[in-house]
Amino acid sequence: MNSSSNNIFLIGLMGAGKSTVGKLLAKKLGRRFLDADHVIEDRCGVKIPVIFEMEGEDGFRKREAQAIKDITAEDDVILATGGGAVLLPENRQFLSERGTVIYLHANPMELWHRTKGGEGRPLLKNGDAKKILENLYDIRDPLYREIADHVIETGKPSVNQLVNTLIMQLELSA
Ligand SMILES: Nc1ncnc2c1ncn2[C@@H]1O[C@H](COP(=O)(O)OP(=O)(O)O)[C@@H](O)[C@H]1O
Ligand SMILES: O=C(O)C1=C[C@@H](OP(=O)(O)O)[C@@H](O)[C@H](O)C1
Ligand SMILES: [Mg+2]
Repeated sequence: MNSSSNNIFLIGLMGAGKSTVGKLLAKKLGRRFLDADHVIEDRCGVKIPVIFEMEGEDGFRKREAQAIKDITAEDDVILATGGGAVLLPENRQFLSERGTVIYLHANPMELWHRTKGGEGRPLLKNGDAKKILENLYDIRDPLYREIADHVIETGKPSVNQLVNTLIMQLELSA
C-alpha cells in the first residue's frame, strides 16, 4: 500500500465489476479513472480480442505489463486492471507498492452469470466458460489476496451500494 500516491487499484477476476465499479467510484469522487484494457486498446488501435488473435496471450501480457508499469507510476489514479494483471510478479509489485489495492471478490458461478453472453473476453471463448472461470479462480484467488489491502464481497450488493461502501470504508471524500 502507498497512500501518498492516492492511487486506488481494483483487482479481481473477469466479471468482478472492476470496470463498472471503478468508473462509478471515480465519478462520485471526481477523480481520474483509467481502465488498463482501454489504455492497451488505445495504444494498439485495436480491441483486446484482436490482440489475442494476432499476438496470443503472451503478446497481450507484455502490453498489459507495460501499461501497468506506466499507470502505476502516476498519482491520483483510480485504475480498473484486467483480471490477469496479477499473474506477473512485477505487476503485483507495482500494484502493491504504488497504491491501495482492492480485491473485488465474487464466486465463479456469479462471475459466469455476469460474463456470459458478453463479448470481448477471449479467454472465455474456447471451452466451457464456467469451468474456465473455476480454474482461473483457483489459480488467481491467492494472487489477488497476496496483494489486496481490502477484500470486498460483491455477490449481493448493487454496483451503487458497493461504491458507497468503498467510499465509507476507505474514508474517501471528493
Ligand atoms: N455488484 C454487481 N452486481 C451485479 N452486476 C454487476 C456487479 N458488478 C458488475 N456487474 C455487472 O457484471 C458485468 C461485468 O462487469 P465489469 O465491470 O465489466 O467486470 P470486470 O471489469 O471486473 O471484468 C457488467 O455487466 C456489470 O454491469
Ligand atoms: O482475466 C484475464 O486474463 C483478462 C481479463 C480481461 O479484463 P476484465 O477482467 O476486465 O474482463 C482482459 O484484460 C483480457 O480479456 C484478459
Ligand atoms: Mg474490466
